[in-house]
Amino acid sequence: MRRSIATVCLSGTLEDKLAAAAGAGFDGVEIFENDLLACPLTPEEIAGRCADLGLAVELYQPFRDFEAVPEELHRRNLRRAAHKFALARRLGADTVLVCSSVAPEAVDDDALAAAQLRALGELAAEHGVRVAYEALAWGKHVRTWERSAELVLRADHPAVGLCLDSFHVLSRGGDIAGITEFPAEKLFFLQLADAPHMRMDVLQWSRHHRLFPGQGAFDLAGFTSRVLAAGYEGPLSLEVFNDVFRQAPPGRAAVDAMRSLIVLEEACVRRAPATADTAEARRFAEPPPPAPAPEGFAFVELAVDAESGTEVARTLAATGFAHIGQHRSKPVELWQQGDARVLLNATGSSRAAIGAFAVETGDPEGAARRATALLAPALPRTRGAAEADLTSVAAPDGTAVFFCRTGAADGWLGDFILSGSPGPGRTGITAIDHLGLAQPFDAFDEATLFYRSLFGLAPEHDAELAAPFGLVRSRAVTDPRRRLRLLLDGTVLRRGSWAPAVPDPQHVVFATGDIFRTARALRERGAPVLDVPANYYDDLDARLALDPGLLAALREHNVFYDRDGDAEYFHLCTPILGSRVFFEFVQRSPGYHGYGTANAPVRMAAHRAAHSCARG
Ligand SMILES: O=C(O)c1ccc(O)c(O)c1
Ligand SMILES: [Mg+2]
Repeated sequence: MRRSIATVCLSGTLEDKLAAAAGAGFDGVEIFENDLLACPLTPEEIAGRCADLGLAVELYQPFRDFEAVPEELHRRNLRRAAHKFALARRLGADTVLVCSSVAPEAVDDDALAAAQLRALGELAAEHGVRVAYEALAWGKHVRTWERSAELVLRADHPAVGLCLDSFHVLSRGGDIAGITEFPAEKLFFLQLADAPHMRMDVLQWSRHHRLFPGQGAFDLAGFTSRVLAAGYEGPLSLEVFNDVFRQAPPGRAAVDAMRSLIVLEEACVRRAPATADTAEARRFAEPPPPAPAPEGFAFVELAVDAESGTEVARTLAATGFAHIGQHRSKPVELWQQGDARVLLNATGSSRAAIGAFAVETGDPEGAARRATALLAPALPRTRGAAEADLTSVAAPDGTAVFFCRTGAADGWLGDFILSGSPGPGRTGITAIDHLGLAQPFDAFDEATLFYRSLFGLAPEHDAELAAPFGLVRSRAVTDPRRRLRLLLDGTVLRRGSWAPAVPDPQHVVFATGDIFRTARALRERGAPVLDVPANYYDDLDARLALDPGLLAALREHNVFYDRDGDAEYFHLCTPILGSRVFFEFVQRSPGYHGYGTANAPVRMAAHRAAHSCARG
């Protein structure tokens, strides 16, 4: 099916938007009136530009406040429409979107609305265009897709059809089952947008918070599948009003948008009946290779400079890691305890940050092909003659993501000269439990979709915290078997200059089967542990009435505690190492799937206190 994007989704001038849409591989665009008005090119020149870029002009929009008005206003509306229809033709668009009226003059009269839409269809046909009628969720009288559909049927004109917009339909939580029954020849256009669940005025929700499919909470695959089942043949067109995307680099936003469509199409194909050589499946481009089953983390790589490298290495040693390998050609050290592997990479000049991580999977080549199909930017790599050919891609936050099969004969471990063994876990660490990846404000939704789609992860936890320097949102994504857990943090609002630029330091979180054994071992080895304020433990006592012995042990070892039913979570942290990373050690009981998020504000303040005091 054709893939289209509304120019309103992207930042910049119309020329910027068209170039970005074409660059990301879209087949067509919806041209928004405001983008046209502000453009120095004539409509014919815009049509030419689109043709040169390989873009069809799928739709011109919006034409507002037309139907169900007194006769005199109706005549003026038709005159207005004639101008727009002529303009659409000059742009090369054969469809004009008409959204349901919000005008005070509009009356609640279906017969009148249908008659006037029919007259509009007649006029459109004279201009060689069609009218796609869309119910705005906040229209004066027409707010539901069912009512817009009834009016289209009642207008009964070949140039009058329906535009379905997933936001307007799904934001109202109405019934969508009937969509499959709507006559295909009157389904003129399909606009797709996701959104987070929000309790707010629907117009504000729509104009500021729409997201690309897969980034919000709506069931876009369920919705789209129904429209396709009805026989819709037009383009899948993204129409996303979003304050962050409006100021994002358009090329990058367009790629994010295209990734969302590829993933949506994949989900629709998967939902199609098992006889999948159905027309449905064949209407789409080849889907990407399936998401690999992640087995966990092969390694995490910290980028360090000389000074932070020394500090991180000292901390790794104190937390019981062994330095067991040296890269053959680069200043990269391999540290390991249990199945937790940490690389220290001193090729750059970073003051300690997560530069990369590797996902362990049985099919790294398939994972890399999927990443490429999902437009993940491949990272260039220099490698020595005998070194493993590791593919890596750049996540939106700049983190390099590798795909690895550690046990393979030609695997990445062969790049290291091994000089020791990880031995039995000296402080009880068994593996990497999760990574906490702080996201730049502008990259949060893009990053969620990126990580989810590459590895087949789903969000399982979303929280908003009042942190010391402002609101922080935290979203965990994980695979169905919970082998790969990523915790994405970002700020809810763009930060001011008082707050630290990074909302929350990145963290590498190690799993232990016995937090107090680990805590004692860390103490014996002189590992630095973050001090937790006494007030925190007083509050724990008040809230949870913990066993006094347990509470005393938590207090003594600076261990945070969380509980979900009977399932418990214990965690303690190092101070910040270098400028923006820390280690955390966690024990989770089998039924606990959270991240101790309620403790995060206390932890952030404690990090700040320790960091300011250490740096003077
Ligand atoms: O917010 C609006 O006005 C508006 C305009 C056109 C659309 O297609 C839409 O979904 C919303
Ligand atoms: Mg719309």
